[in-house]
Amino acid sequence: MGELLGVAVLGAGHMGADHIRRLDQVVSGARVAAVADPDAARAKEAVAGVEGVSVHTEAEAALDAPGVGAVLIASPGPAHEEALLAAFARGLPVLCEKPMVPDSAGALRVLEAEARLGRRLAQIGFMRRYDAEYRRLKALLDDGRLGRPLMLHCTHRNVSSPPDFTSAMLIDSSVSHEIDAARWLLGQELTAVTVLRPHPSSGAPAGLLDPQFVVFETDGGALVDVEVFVNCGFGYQVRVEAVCEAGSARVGDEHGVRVTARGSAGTDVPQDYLVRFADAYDREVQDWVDATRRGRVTGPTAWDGYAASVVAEVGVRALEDGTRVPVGLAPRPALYG
Ligand SMILES: NC(=O)c1ccc[n+]([C@@H]2O[C@H](COP(=O)([O-])OP(=O)(O)OC[C@H]3O[C@@H](n4cnc5c(N)ncnc54)[C@H](O)[C@@H]3O)[C@@H](O)[C@H]2O)c1
Ligand SMILES: O[C@H]1[C@H](O)[C@@H](O)[C@H](O)[C@@H](O)[C@H]1O
Repeated sequence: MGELLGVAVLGAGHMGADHIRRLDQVVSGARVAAVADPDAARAKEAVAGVEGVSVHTEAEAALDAPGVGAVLIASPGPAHEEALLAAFARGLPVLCEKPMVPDSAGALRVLEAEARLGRRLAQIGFMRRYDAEYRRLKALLDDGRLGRPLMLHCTHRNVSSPPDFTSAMLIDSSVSHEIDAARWLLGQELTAVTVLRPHPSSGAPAGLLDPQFVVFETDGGALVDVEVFVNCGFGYQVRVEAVCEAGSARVGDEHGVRVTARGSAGTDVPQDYLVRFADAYDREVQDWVDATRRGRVTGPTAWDGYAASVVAEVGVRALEDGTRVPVGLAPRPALYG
């Protein structure tokens, strides 16, 4: 099918470099046409060995580079709004890493800008929707075999957090995945957030409120709880159990081969998201490339990105105030009906 899709990758850090490798070596139908990162050395390192790619320090220069037909945004969250609006202004389809825009006012501006265009250009990088286990769980919940979902119990553990990680980021960076996964799995909006916290772990950096226990209410009467613990020290563990009226289903317990030897049994525990969700990222980017080449936009929408930003912002307020805080969403534009 036709010419390769030329992708401009904005941000060449952990995710950007991994997506560049994926576009270059794993995914079919696309090539990396341009990369932008204010850290030029990092950008050059990320594209070492990739043919025909131009390197820029300004995002807009990469968008305007020859051969660019789509954009993958992997810069830090606060840079996403400007990048999304610049892509919309050029009519370029975008895959934007989560969070779409960290603050809800900025997320609303992006939502309204796309709604004004009257057609979707953005897919938001909530990759759990592309994880094989999550997809099986979603199919089970949708076919009704387990009955009405009552609760989701979620666990989200990271081995350690990056040096600049704040207590708010446990919610707006980490729990943003559970916010999206819960909305998607249940097909419901989240309506209120309460955050409880035990004594911080002595393994967490001083001052970081880690772990936290977050409870969401939904407009369908379900409850969602999330244990988020980003300096657990022992592994990258992401689990969810759905408890329904006629049964329960749980994913994420084990990932990999189970070995029994010398009187014990077990599996390796992944140490980070790039390992645990490798297949999900591959499927996400391949689906995005395939859809884009057909002139279509699929996957999580700007509405999903907006809703996640609002709920996360409310969650941060609930953490700070120690109270239950209700969620208020703007009316959903018809484009996302
Ligand atoms: N889906 C996931 O599981 C997942 C995992 C990790 C990170 N992320 C998301 O990916 C994004 C990047 O995270 P990361 O861990 O790669 O961060 P990082 O800090 O490793 O890399 C970010 C890079 O962007 C560059 N940058 C800064 N401003 C820029 C701009 N205006 N234009 C272009 N580049 C710019 C920085 O110099 C840096 O090289 C974030 O939105 C993050 O939340 C998603
Ligand atoms: O940005 C990262 C990323 O989204 C990971 O998937 C998540 O596990 C981390 O907690 C978060 O900080």
